[in-house]
Amino acid sequence: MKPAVGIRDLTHVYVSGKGAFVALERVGFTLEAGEFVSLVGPSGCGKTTILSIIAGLIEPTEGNVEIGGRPVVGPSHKVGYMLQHDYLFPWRTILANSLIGLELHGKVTGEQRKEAVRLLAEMGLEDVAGKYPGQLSGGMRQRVALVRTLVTSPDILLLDEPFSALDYQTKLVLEQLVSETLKARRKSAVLVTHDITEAIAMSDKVIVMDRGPGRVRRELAVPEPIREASPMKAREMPGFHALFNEIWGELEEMEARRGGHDD
Ligand SMILES: Nc1ncnc2c1ncn2[C@@H]1O[C@H](COP(=O)(O)OP(=O)(O)OP(=O)(O)O)[C@@H](O)[C@H]1O
Repeated sequence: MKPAVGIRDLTHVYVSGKGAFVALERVGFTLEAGEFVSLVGPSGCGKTTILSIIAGLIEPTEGNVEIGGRPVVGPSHKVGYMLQHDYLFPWRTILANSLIGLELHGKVTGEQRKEAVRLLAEMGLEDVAGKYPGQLSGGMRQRVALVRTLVTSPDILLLDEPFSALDYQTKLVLEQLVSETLKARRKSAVLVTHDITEAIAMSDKVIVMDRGPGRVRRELAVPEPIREASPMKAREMPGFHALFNEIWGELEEMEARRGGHDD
C-alpha cells in the first residue's frame, strides 16, 4: 500500500525583497495510512511551511511530495487543514459554518448536510447547530472547525497548533476527541505543536526538527503501550517520561548551540 504522504528531499527557499531565505533543506519523511505524526521544533524551523507544501498551497523549490503515491500539484479535497484560529464566519450559523468547505467544492448534497448534522452531534454540538460562533466557547468553536474539516472527507488532516489557544482542560478534552475521531475513521494526520506532551500522547511517531535551515533532526517512534492508550492515559504510561526527556534534550541541545539567542 502506498504511504498516505511521502516527502522526499524537500528544500524550500522563500524569496522576498530582502533576498532569499532557505526555510527547509532536504526534509524527508513518510506518513503511512492511518498514521499520526507530530512535528516539533524551534520556532521558524519550517513546520508550517511543510504543511503548506503538503496542502499544495506552496510549491517546493526542490524535492517532491506524494499523496497516496501521486505528486501534489495543488490544493486537493484529500487534504484537510485545521489551524490554531478557527476562522468561523460570525454571520453564519454553526451548521452553515460546518458546510463552508463543502460549498467551496461545489453544491452541497442532502447526504452531505445530514453528515454535517451527524458529525455536529458526535462532537456534542447538536444543540448549538442554529447558533452563531460568538455564542460558543473556544473549545466548541474548535470542534466546529473539526466538523468543517471532516465533512469534506479528507484522507489526511494537517493540524497546525489547533489546541494551543485553548485552556489546559479544554485542550485535553479536544486532544482526546480528535484522536478518537481520527482513529475511528483511519485518517492520517500531521500535527504541528510546541507541546511535547501533546505530541507524544497523540502520535505514532514524533519528528524533531532543527533549524537554520529547517531539517529533520530525529524521528522517534512512540512505544506501543503509549500509542494504544488514549491521549489522557498515555501520559501515565511507562516510557512516556523517558521519551519526553529525549525530545526535550534534543530541543535543549539546539537552544544551547545557538547560545540561547533568537536569530
Ligand atoms: N512568505 C514568507 N517569506 C519569507 N520568509 C518566510 C515566509 N514564510 C515563512 N518564512 C520564514 O521561513 C521560516 C519557516 O517558517 P515557518 O512558519 O514554516 O516555521 P515554523 O516552524 O512553523 O514556525 P513557528 O513554530 O514559529 O510557527 C521562518 O524563518 C519564517 O520567518
